[in-house]
Amino acid sequence: MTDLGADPGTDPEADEFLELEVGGVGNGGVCVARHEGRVVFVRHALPGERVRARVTERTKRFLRADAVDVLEASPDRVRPPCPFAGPGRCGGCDWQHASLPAQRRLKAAVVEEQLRRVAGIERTVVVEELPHAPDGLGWRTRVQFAVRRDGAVGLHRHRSHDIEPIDECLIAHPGVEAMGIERKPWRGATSVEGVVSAATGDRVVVVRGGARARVPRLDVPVRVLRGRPEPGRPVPYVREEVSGRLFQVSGGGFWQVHPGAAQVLTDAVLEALQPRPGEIALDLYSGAGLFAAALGERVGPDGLVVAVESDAQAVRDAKFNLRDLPQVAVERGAVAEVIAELEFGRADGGSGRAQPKRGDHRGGARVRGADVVVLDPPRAGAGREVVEHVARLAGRRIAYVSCDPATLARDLAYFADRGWTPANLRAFDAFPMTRHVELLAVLAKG
Ligand SMILES: C[S@@+](CC[C@H](N)C(=O)[O-])C[C@H]1O[C@@H](n2cnc3c(N)ncnc32)[C@H](O)[C@@H]1O
Repeated sequence: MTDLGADPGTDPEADEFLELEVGGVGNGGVCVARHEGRVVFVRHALPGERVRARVTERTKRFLRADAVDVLEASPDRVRPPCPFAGPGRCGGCDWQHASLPAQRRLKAAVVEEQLRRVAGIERTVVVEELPHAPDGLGWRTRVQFAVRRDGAVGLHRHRSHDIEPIDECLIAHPGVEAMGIERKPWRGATSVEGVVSAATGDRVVVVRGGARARVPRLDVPVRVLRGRPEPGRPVPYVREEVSGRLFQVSGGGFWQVHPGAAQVLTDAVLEALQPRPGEIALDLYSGAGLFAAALGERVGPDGLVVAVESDAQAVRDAKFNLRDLPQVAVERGAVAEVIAELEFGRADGGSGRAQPKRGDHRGGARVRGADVVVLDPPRAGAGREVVEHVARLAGRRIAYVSCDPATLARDLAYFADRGWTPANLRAFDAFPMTRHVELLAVLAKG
């Protein structure tokens, strides 16, 4: 029997314990078991195990439970490398108790199940390992720590506002750990995010909370951003590098957190879309311009890339990052609104550089649509309205990058309604030790 460690929430007198035969894995990093006809979502267990579990939530339809003792262990079980992982402890990692190959199999099973159940798509999914973190540790280049009232730093417990104080995060990149954030007092702050570029070593710390939050002296020189970037004021940034191109990413702005992810995804998107010189491409949810840059280089000066992004600071970063690519236009706004207004035409009848036209439906510009589209929405996915616009505008290929199997599956069903089906689906282990996975669906007509 394996005791899974002290659980600060456990009261042996008051708590309810169940013995469970653990079934398959479900969305959200939990395994599924049954007890007296009801579904039990079990954390800290693995498929095929028999466990003793503490009930953490009881509703009319289901129970939630944390495995506290393993009575029969899966061969995939390993000792969690992090001392803060375990029932009732830090909620940052879901699967430290599974070997890395087993974690990838579990993620693949979740993606397959979502595709089958939500979109009716039968696929065998293989989750590919990314370079730079062979043991699944030391990869996270952005870590947002929570701060307790007394200034101590930690990470939230699973489904809780409670904070588990930690003095080291094993999945954090060594460049984040070198700042020593967890070992300093942060009175007055609500969260502190350490950001490092694995490529250039640039570092920023983003302090959120009260204006009077004290910023302690860190162990290495770090630029500090308090709160959100303000227009007109310089914002500390890190420089990232992909395919030999530098990208400025301000403060807490979006960038892939795994040091291998941005390059692997860019290569995968280019391979999927095969953009050709002179073509028109759309990059929706474009962030700091990662995919727009690669597409802009491929379509060349006679092509056109329209990048759409809603965050003002990300748009400023993208415009700076893409300043040498006049064939890329960055549009600020919500994707649903901007693409509803966009018309693609050639301002000079096709002989020179293409220009996007926006908001002028009566102007007579020829509507050609886009040859290729990449979309990379946040976890909530693109949704039906955006999918319908994209399905109408796209010509040859669509690349859908997603970090959520459930919303990807939902949107793939919408695309299928419009005649676009997955020609290929790739999955990447961009978040080892956690339940999260990065996905790329390549869609073709028919
Ligand atoms: C997952 S990130 C992708 C960024 C970029 N493709 C990359 O890989 O670095 C999603 C981006 O979508 C932006 N975003 C979120 N909702 C949006 C919306 N409704 N319209 C436009 N952009 C949005 C976010 O600000 C964020 O930059």
